[in-house]
Amino acid sequence: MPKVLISDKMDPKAAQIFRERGVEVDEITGKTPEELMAIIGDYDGLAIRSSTKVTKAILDAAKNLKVVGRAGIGVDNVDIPAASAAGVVVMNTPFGNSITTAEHAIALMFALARQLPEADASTQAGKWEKNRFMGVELTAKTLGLIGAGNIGSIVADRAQGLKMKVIAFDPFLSPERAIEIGVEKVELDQLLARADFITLHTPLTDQTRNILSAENLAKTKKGVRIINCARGGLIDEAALKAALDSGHVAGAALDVFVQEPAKESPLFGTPNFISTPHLGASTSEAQVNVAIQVAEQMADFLVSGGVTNALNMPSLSAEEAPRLKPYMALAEKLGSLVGQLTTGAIARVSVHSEGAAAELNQKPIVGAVLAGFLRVQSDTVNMVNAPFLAKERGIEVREVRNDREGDYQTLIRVSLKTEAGERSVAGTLFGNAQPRLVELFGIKVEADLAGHMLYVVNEDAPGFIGRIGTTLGEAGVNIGTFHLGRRDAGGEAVVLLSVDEAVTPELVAKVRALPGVKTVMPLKF
Ligand SMILES: NC(=O)C1=CN([C@@H]2O[C@H](COP(=O)(O)OP(=O)(O)OC[C@H]3O[C@@H](n4cnc5c(N)ncnc54)[C@H](O)[C@@H]3O)[C@@H](O)[C@H]2O)C=CC1
Ligand SMILES: O=C(O)C(=O)COP(=O)(O)O
Repeated sequence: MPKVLISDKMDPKAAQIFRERGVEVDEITGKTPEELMAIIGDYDGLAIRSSTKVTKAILDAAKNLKVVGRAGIGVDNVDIPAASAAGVVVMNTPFGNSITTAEHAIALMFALARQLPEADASTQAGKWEKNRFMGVELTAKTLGLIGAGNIGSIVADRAQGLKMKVIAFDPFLSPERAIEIGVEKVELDQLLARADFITLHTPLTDQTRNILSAENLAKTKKGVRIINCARGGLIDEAALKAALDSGHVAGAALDVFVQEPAKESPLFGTPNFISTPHLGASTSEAQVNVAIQVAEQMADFLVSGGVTNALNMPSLSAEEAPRLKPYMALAEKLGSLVGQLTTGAIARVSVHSEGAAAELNQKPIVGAVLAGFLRVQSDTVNMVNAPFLAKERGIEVREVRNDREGDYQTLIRVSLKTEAGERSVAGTLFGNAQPRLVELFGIKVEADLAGHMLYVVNEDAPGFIGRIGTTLGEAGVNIGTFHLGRRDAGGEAVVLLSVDEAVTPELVAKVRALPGVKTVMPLKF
């Protein structure tokens, strides 16, 4: 039974779903990285929010880990390249908390406009300072969105309801989408110059880090109010403090900080500064949503191989997964076969699907070919890290579909291009389930690729089958199956035979010494 660790506070629905779906679950929150490292080796899955930092060191210790599930959106607390290299799938729940976070941004916008926290504190201190707190209206003001994705577009919708004019800077926002969500797409400098309120809704990337730098803050309209419910690091906090002190920025509300938990900050205590402790996603509705989604996605993956919302692997629905399973087994065997039979640098791997295979999601099939092929070089390769490794090694990957049937109702062909040229192997499924090799470097064969095998290329001549049988028999090696194929009578022939145990190098040498033998290679599937 797969085992999952929930390491951040999560709605109890998550544990309930894991159990219902046949996944064992432990909830252990608040661990230090060292404590987490000591226990993570026992788990197949890790369910987190933003507190747990999934570093390379944690991943190195997580010997059984297959999936990290983020109950939320941002995955900047997960080292995704390290997870990919370790073959661990990383998933998030991209929509479950977006309404809630957008509402928090709107709440902070109102709080800034009317200085609600300071007015509340003053009133409860018995001061009744009615003349001290003069607010501003939101109606007819310009709201500048930096980032107009899921959350940004919900904020835009709510702000339009408040009769604000919404402008957005987002280089990836298409003009059609801008019209659809009713925002005016502008450049950053225009946004800075025009906005009365600015709200940030981008991930933290090299391009967005310090997007509100001292220089950009200086370009904002005097009296601007700024809200950040996205990620700490998007605003230069020292520059923001200076701009608040000088009065250029009339107010700022931060839910997120460069250092979290933010127990101290030069911004604390600054007039017109509001903060919340990363509460953007903290409503009971959003927490139930993300807990259910993350547990369902992780259980699907661990129990049936379905992949949803993964950041480092193509999606594969829980319905598709069983249908694709035999194809992936075939693809992996074909990849492994060409990998074992090819030496030298690989320039290109092409995967051609024909007939029924061409109607399926090709990404997992290509991933399985690459995994089979690269596993020959390293046994830590899997579907997740194979495409990254192939890229790292400069291997071009091609995917070709042909939905017309050829000789077979379904066929996968894997071709490998090296300096020596391009060679291919092809396989089909018998009874929609049994992987079978049907072509090997242009020669028709029919073989099951399983266990220990021996590949022999020889000149087609009488007596060869007897001689190879005797040689193996004398060495005490039992032959399970024997498959033959040849280009033409008297030409080149291949023998693929399965044996009950690994063929030793000495025996390989003996077979190679038989008359007419050109190539001998032991194989393992
Ligand atoms: N405070 C909290 O508790 C929460 C914070 N978040 C954070 O909110 C942020 C936004 O989330 P979503 O809207 O769901 O993400 P999203 O991926 O749907 O949208 C992000 C938008 O930022 C845009 N973008 C990317 N690079 C940009 C750049 N250089 N300049 C301007 N725009 C750029 C993208 O094109 C995209 O439209 C994420 O960082 C997420 O982690 C999300 C949920 C809760
Ligand atoms: O979903 C996100 O990106 C968030 O920032 C929410 O963080 P949390 O799960 O509340 O720690």
